[in-house]
Amino acid sequence: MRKVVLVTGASGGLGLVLCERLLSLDSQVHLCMACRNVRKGEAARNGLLASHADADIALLQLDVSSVRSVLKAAQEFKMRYNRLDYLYLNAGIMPNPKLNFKALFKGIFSRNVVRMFATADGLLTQEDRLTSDGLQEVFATNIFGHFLLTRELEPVLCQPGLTSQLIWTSSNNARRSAFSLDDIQHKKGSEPYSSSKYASDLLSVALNRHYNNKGLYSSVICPGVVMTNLTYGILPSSVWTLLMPIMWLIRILTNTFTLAPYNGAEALCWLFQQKPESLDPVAKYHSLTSGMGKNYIEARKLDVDEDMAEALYEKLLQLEKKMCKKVRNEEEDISDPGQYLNHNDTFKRALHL
Ligand SMILES: NC(=O)C1=CN([C@@H]2O[C@H](COP(=O)(O)OP(=O)(O)OC[C@H]3O[C@@H](n4cnc5c(N)ncnc54)[C@H](OP(=O)(O)O)[C@@H]3O)[C@@H](O)[C@H]2O)C=CC1
Ligand SMILES: CC(C)CCC[C@@H](C)[C@H]1CC[C@H]2C3=C(CC[C@]12C)[C@@]1(C)CCC(=O)C[C@@H]1CC3
Repeated sequence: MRKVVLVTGASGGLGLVLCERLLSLDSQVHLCMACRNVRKGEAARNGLLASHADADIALLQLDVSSVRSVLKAAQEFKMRYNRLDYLYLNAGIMPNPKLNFKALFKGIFSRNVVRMFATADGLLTQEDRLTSDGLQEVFATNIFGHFLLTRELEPVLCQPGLTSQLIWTSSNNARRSAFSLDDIQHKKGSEPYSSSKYASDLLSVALNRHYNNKGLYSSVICPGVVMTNLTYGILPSSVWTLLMPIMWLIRILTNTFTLAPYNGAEALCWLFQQKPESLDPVAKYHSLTSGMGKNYIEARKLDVDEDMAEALYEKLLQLEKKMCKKVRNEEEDISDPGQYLNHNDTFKRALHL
């Protein structure tokens, strides 16, 4: 049976390279590229068709940070396909990153240097903002939109007698201390990215608990440090040009500097080839590249506890209920112009017109 694969954030970076690698692994796959920018998506699709002329590649317009867009895209997907075998939850943002140079220089001369280069602990802060739905944008994009998408696609993901996989692109930058159950959107802190990536680790564990019995299995991966638009946004491009030789040298020190998106996508591709039942529900699968440029995978235990995962899951369910109700109410208001006439009548009566 030909596999159906949906990839979010497929227009560039890791998502696009993943699509390319999936087509090389399985030319029969039905690939659906979910992109927020249709023009960028079309260009990406055309690029893939240039090297895979017979491939079945579809586009789906999706802005994961928008509740309305997620609901619409999920609806459209369910009309086009009756099954989904792999859902790659890959789109992600790290807006307005600020690098703490003092901590970087201190870290370089400390015993923690390798860990610092792998995780960026204490090195990065971001400036978040609100989406039009009133959610924190990093949380809405990296977590909530993907959670909602998964829930809306449940009928095609959970088909009797079949298994399917959810694959989250998490990060080494996921940090427990950056996340709080009392502030799941990270409204109060300055590390929304770390918080959202830790939340994806927690959520994957909870989803396994709730969905394994329906044939749906969730995993998280870390691509390592990869040079994409997300990382290029951290420093000016001229600085990156100067730093690149040092980045290649650091690869000798730490296997997490995968650098090329092709290498970073290794764990994403590896999971595509695994039996979901054989995967560890509490492991993070890391893409690693040796100093000699060899790619490999390592599974490391997640730093999560089940109760916290469950508590986050419950909070997300509540938020889902609230946001879907809000959006559906807004839609009813728009599709029922009569009520504005009624409001107008009431207004006229009040003025005795
Ligand atoms: N690069 C790295 O070193 C690491 C990356 N990651 C994670 O990998 C994932 C992919 O990032 P990467 O390829 O590096 O970064 P890029 O910025 O290159 O790609 C991000 C992708 O996500 C899409 N995207 C962003 N916001 C939205 C949205 N609201 N709705 C739909 N799509 C959206 C972008 O679309 P558009 O083209 O329209 O901007 C783009 O296709 C992210 O989750 C990131 O956190 C994890 C660890 C390390
Ligand atoms: C060459 C060096 C002297 C200076 C480079 C330092 C930093 C720019 C990088 C050190 C650790 C990196 C890192 C990331 C980005 C680049 C660094 C901060 C990520 C935050 C990118 C996105 C992630 O999800 C995790 C990465 C962790 C490590």
